[in-house]
Amino acid sequence: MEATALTLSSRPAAASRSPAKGTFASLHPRRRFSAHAVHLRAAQSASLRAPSPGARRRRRRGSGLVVRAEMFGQLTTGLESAWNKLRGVDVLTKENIVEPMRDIRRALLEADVSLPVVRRFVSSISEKALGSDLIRGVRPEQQLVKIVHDELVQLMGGEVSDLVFAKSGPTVILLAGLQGVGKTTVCAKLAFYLKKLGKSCMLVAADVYRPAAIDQLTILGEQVGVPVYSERTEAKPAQITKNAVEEAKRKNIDAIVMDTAGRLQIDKSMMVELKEVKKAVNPTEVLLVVDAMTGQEAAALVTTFNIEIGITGAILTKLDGDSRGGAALSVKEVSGKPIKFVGRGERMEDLELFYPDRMAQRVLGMGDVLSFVEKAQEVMRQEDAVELQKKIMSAKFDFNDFLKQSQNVAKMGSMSRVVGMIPGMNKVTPAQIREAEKRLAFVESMINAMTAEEREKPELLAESRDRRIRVAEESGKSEHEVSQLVAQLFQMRAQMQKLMGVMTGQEALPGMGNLMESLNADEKAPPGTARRKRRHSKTRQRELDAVPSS
Ligand SMILES: Nc1nc2c(ncn2[C@@H]2O[C@H](COP(=O)(O)OP(=O)(O)OP(=O)(O)O)[C@@H](O)[C@H]2O)c(=O)[nH]1
Repeated sequence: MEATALTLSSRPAAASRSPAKGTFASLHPRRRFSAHAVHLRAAQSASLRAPSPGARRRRRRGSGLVVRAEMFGQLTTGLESAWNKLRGVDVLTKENIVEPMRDIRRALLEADVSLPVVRRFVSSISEKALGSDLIRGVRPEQQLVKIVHDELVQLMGGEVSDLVFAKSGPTVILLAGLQGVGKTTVCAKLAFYLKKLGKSCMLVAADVYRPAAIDQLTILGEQVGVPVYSERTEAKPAQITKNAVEEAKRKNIDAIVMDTAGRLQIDKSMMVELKEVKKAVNPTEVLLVVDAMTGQEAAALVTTFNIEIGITGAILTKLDGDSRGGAALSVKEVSGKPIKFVGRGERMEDLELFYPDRMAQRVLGMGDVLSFVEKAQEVMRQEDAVELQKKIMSAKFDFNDFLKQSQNVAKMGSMSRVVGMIPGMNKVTPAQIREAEKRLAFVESMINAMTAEEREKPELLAESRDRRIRVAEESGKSEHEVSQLVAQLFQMRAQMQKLMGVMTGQEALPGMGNLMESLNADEKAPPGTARRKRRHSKTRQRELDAVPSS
């Protein structure tokens, strides 16, 4: 069974195009990273921005259809060059991670993540990469993908940050944000989301400066089947929202979503107004709606609003557009406030909870590699491997180890999707894995019927027919089947000792194939292997004969 290096090719097609030299530079000219000073201007201009040249090109290529830009495509491609630099290396060292770290740094900066965030991120992953233990069967570049993934998840807040509901009375959700970021649309989307949760909901039109915004909310309310509370432009927002809460209480409504006025940029009167509304209704959630296309500037806006009025989180809209990812990656780290929802389109159902882990997977575009590394970590913990090695060396591989190893094989096997990616298992078919799983259930029942002493000293079973008969009766199997299992264990001991040389080397998951073979030893041989099977059975019969009976 040869160990084959895993190819990192599971990312989506759009991201798999090799980047043309200079693509980054032409699409995204060098950015200035002057956080707060420019954020308002950028937020304003970006939300009104025409499609980028890249987006226009992609649309043209779509032969009339609008081909959506792969979200974070540039970032994914940028990071990919980091993994590629590690192809062929055996272990992560201070020297060989310099180049990949430079690529990661550049990819994040190009994605419009702020410089201090990038610095902290890169320093943390470098530290982890050098301090990480080698996981048997996992290539260094795969290990780095996993480290970057975990760090991205942390960067984006770790856990999903769900909506908080009021313990008594209606839950009040106050939305704030600059003009055109998608606030009114989010109001209706949230109402739609809340309705799906089984909550009754009411929308409140508190933008008293733009009658058109009130009309828009009324139409959207009708669309999602939710009442809209409005006093048109006749009262102050604090009064309207207060009256709306009273109305909701009277009508026993579970949740209220309030649309407030946006401005082209932050101004004092907007902040004062929001503070007044906040004081009047004591909201459960104050969420700032920001446009993902504004990148790191969105993070700066969240910080400013939080300092000024105190918010509970952010909603990131337009992630379906040409977003480069900077906003999603920076908001939590820069502002300390979580992203609670993301908007991915104009339809009512295009609002989702923000899951940092799913987002990190999208950024990396390597779901399969990540699950593989996780599984390998889980299954092949180094301590276990060392422990097993010791047992094999002292010929003490017993039924407990046998069971553990068989379970590991089945565990790895149950991920049939990644089976082809597991070095050393690339020639094992899903059908064989299913067989191995069946076989596991079969041997498990026999091992469970053994005493603790018998499991640790298989010789006891080899020497005593009475014991084998007892195990057979207790497990509902035949005596012959128990004898076969005992013979198989001794056969595996011998095989594993032979494999010791490989085990100590860098080869991936050594012996996995042999384990699979052993587990499948009694299953039907694939077509064309009759002779091998006959030879194999003869050998096995000789081994069985060697098992002493009493
Ligand atoms: N593609 C996309 N478009 C969105 C998304 N959210 C909102 N929009 C669009 O963005 C535009 C502006 O949305 P509005 O809800 O009117 O924005 P607003 O913040 O309420 O704007 P004002 O009422 O002017 O303050 C509309 O055309 C929406 O359909 C999103 O997640 N993806």
